[in-house]
Amino acid sequence: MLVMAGLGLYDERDVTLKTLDFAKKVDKIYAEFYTAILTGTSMEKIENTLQKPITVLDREKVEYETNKLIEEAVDKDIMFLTAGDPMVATTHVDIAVEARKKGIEVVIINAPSIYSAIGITGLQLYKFGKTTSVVFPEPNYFPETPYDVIKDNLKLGYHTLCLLDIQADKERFMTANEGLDALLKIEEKRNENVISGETYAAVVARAGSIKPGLYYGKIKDLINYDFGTPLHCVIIPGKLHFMEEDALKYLFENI
Ligand SMILES: C[S@@+](CC[C@H](N)C(=O)[O-])C[C@H]1O[C@@H](n2cnc3c(N)ncnc32)[C@H](O)[C@@H]1O
Repeated sequence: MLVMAGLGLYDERDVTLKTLDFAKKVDKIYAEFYTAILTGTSMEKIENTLQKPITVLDREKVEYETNKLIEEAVDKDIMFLTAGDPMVATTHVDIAVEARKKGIEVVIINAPSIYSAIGITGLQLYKFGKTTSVVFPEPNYFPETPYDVIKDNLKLGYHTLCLLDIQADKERFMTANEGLDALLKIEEKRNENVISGETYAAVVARAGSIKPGLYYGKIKDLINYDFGTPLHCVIIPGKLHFMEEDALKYLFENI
């Protein structure tokens, strides 16, 4: 059996009772923390909560040695953990599909995800368009996709959730400041007036914690603001309903 479970967003208290239940029964627990991490806890605390040691796998192991994990699940009960929800913005669906193709029982345990956590902003989830990912600009690699996604969403009045790059091997987590800076750099290059320093944006920091950071303001004011420790994500709002305007005014720190 293969149990794919999420650890939630912030600390070990996000772990569901279902995950605890299965953790007790399985033979081995693996986890990956390259798609997201829980910044409010430690491996030790997670292992103490699950009462089992956890083997952490890097991206190469998960992506290129998926078969090993699946083979192990043929005659053992294996748990595979991720931060957030195991099937949201992780590309792990292939693991579930390959395991099912081999006739292995697959149990998926959902968990708090950044996709649902952004509900705390008061922005209506059904008014979000396509999500995008902003990556660390490299000299030879600086994708402009986030710009096009924001542009298309804005045309339809939709909000855009911008997830920010994680380079787990370097313990590098893109801050909202770096994400906003990357978006402005693309605007400079494209010059299509999609966003500017005058554009309003919302920043969500440490979602899932009891006191997450919620900040709203013009990009030119947000860009140098200290949002505290990661993880962060950015939302470029589309057309706002008056209830959403109120939420941005009263639930957020207005910068
Ligand atoms: C690829 S997504 C992984 C989603 C995860 N599987 C889930 O369901 O939440 C990772 C990105 O989501 C955002 N994110 C994840 N957890 C967050 C948190 N607790 N607070 C703010 N942003 C978060 C960050 O931008 C991060 O780089």
